[in-house]
Amino acid sequence: MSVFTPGQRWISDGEAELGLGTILNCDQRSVTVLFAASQETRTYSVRQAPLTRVAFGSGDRIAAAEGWHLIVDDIEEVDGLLVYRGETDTGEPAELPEARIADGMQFNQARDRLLTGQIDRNDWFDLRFRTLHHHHRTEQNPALGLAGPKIDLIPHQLYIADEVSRRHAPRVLLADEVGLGKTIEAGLVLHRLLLSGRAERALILVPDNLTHQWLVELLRRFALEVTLLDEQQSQAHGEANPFESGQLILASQQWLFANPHRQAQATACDWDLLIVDEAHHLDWTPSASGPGYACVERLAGRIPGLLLVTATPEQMGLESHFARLRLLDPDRYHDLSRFRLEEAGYVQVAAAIDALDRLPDDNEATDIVAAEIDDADSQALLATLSDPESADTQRDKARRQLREHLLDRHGTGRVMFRNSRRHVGGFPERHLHATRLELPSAYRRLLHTFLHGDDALDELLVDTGLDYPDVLLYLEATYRALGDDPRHAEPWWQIDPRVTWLLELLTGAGRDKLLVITHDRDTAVDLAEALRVLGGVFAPVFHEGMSLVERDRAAAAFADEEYGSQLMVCSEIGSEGRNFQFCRHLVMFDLPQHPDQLEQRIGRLDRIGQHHAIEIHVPVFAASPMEQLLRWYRQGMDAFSAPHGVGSSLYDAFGDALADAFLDAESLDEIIVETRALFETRLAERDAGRNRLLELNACRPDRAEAVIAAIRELDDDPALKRYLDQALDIFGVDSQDLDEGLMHLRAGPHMLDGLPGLAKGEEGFTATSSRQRALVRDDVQHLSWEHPLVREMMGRILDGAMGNTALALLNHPSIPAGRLMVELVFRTYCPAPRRLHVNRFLPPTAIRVLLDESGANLSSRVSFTGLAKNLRKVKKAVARDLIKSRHDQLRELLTQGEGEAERELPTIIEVAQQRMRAELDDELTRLKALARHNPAVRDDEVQALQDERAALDAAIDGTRLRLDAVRVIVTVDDSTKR
Ligand SMILES: Nc1ncnc2c1ncn2[C@@H]1O[C@H](COP(=O)(O)OP(=O)(O)OP(=O)(O)O)[C@@H](O)[C@H]1O
Repeated sequence: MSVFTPGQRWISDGEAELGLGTILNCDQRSVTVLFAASQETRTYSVRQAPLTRVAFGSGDRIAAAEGWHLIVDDIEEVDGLLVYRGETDTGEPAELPEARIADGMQFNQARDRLLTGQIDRNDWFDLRFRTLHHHHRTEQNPALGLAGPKIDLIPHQLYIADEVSRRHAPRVLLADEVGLGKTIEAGLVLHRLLLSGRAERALILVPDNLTHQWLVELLRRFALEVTLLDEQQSQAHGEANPFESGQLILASQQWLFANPHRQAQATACDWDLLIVDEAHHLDWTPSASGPGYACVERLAGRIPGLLLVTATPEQMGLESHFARLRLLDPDRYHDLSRFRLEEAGYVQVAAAIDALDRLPDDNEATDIVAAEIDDADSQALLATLSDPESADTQRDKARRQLREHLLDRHGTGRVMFRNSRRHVGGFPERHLHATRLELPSAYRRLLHTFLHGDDALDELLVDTGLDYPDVLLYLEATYRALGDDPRHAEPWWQIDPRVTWLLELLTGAGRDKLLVITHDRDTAVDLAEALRVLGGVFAPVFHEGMSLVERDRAAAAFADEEYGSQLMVCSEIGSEGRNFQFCRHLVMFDLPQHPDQLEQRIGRLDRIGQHHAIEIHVPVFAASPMEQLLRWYRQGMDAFSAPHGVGSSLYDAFGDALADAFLDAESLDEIIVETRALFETRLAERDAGRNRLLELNACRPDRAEAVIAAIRELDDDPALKRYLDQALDIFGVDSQDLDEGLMHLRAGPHMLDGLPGLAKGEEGFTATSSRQRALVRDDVQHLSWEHPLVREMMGRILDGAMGNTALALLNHPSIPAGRLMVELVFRTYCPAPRRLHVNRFLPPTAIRVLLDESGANLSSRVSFTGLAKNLRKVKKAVARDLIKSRHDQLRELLTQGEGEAERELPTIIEVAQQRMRAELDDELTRLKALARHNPAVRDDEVQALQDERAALDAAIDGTRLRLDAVRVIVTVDDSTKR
């Protein structure tokens, strides 16, 4: 066990890039180290601290914090701290206590290991060099973080993920229509932020019934392991804050929203990103916020990144929608009436975008566009576009750019992304099969009671405990609630013809599966019982009253292709967000009252991955309120044909009147006519204004295609297979090639411990680098440069000392035996906080220097690969003796190599700085131009980008080189013993 004293300098074995650490304090159990260069503090267990004491020897040159250097002559230890004495570069005598050594100083591991005879295998050295090379390449790929997930490359999702994850602390509403992949988009954003170091901790809040689906989706598709937290788990942490138990915490909204103590704990943690699924449930009115809204508001006030996810943002009304936007940006969304006004202005912007296509021939179109722009750059583009003399290519480019300007500067796309089926395309048709059934006498009697006037109705509401108009619509629930009535002795399902109708439908469906949704959870339970008793059919039930495990078991029993049940009965809310696209028949046992809920129901089946037309079966009782509701949906808004996104405003306008009209068929006709009129108006508005802009913003095909092309480049990279073969072999992973490009990986007997997904004695996993093959099988992982196993292996090599020294023999006809060469690999080293993601511009970069013993630089004449294939390994003991005997010569060559490499550093820094400036300056110009027009750009975004640029500039400027690895090569003739 090491003895630590505050003030001593140590480096991390695993994270050398943190720079020199200073011991802050130490007790019997733990030691805390400050890595000032990277602004990180780490606490380790004293017993197993992965730290190495930095102790220099005579002749070493040390950088002092003030910028000067000391050549060490003598070392003294005072109270556990070292004091170095020697001379400065200018020959002045000087003293340097270790506390004053520069934080950015590197401890040259490779050099020290070599000179102390710690020699690694030759193939490890090879792998190290190749790892640096591939890491350098892949870190700069613009698709980093989007290429690994096991998903189909769907343009609108990748556009959103790319656009959102580029932003500083993104705060957006992901509001694609039901089933278009919002969970995937949120997962992609999270994955990229994590991989690039821009986020480390995320809290994901989802409805109770979706926790497992998220858990599985994040693991299977994104290889992200999240901690699912509930009350039981939290209690197991005793006094400790359970939200600190993982980097990625997934929790149920119902649990957290109802529990102030846990909320306080969650709020007390540092998070980078908060994701809230099905965010339309966060309700708010000017007079009161729901508990969910209040909780998310508190968290959102402290967490920099926020993704709100909902398919039906306006389901709880425009006010609630506005309030959710306010969670994203409270400065921007503080005035509802102004917000409404702005929305009206989008019509002109959309018209201007459409007018671009009519230029240059249409003068009126020029005026329409001119009225919307006032920047010099946009005006210049318009001039080019309107000029009949401009070349076609020039005009096309100007049109594209102007379109971007209009969308960016005047549109809605900074905070909200909404794709619809209409423009994504490729979705199945929907067929409605409405069946009219005879009203059973018991239900007819109930309806008669309602007609007896308000008093009878009030009485019924009290007796049943139901709300109005539920009491009219869900007659089986009303019947059940009046169970004390002797006329209701039979269970409702004995008298309700929908049950036998359903059994017949099932028989006619052959082997097809049916998803049945009912409004009421007790109805769902009863119905499953009825199917069993009356038809001998087993149907799992799925509702919000069941535990998570029970729900997942039910869904699995339904999903299983071979042995699964043919139908499942769900309650309304219980099934929200679930994936049932393997099924194409939807039975709406009754209808919900809100059009968004109707869309949510259909969305269970009409999702990405649905390959058939969707058959929607609705049984209604003749002349019942439910039949009127069906008419309103069909005739008022074509609710079953395709989502149109305006249902919510129709409900706001007519919901109350409709409820009143259930008992009055004539007024219903009027309501339907008025609904239809408003529907048409809203559709026209949608197409003209905000929704048109939302649509245009939600996917910019050029950018989506560029991202896809970058992903494909990584997908098709032949180097991955070669690299994997070598790395797996060295790490001791057994790999077996299977058919169709699949491979099975399993821990070999000597595998290095702790590789993800592999443990000795266990099965291992099957994987493929083919995206398509991985997608068709749940049990097959997608192998890519972003796969956790590949990243772990690369990380271990780059962060550790593995393979950073080697010695090999070279038999070359023209070089006499006994000559020495050194192959030095230097690596750029740029201490900077992870959140800056400096690697995008300057990933660790290798500089290779090959020197012969006279000091001649052979690097450009002899390539790494050319040399490597002629080298022979040598026994470790022989290697050690060779090193010992050439100690002084090696020291000199190492120092000379350093000089050679240093000469290349300024160019590397300059190129990186140019790349950084080009990209960030562009982004800054865009953001500033945007901010002038579009209040959706937050001030802190512009400031953050400016700060980021300055910090990156300084960090890149401070880039140093360190010797990463060294291979000594000794020439031999054939007779030399190995
Ligand atoms: N790119 C993709 N590749 C493969 N499968 C996908 C992709 N995008 C979506 N899916 C699948 O389509 C289904 C719908 O996606 P997802 O759950 O993300 O949609 P959603 O918009 O969140 O739905 P909802 O509105 O119901 O919450 C899921 O089963 C998902 O796994």
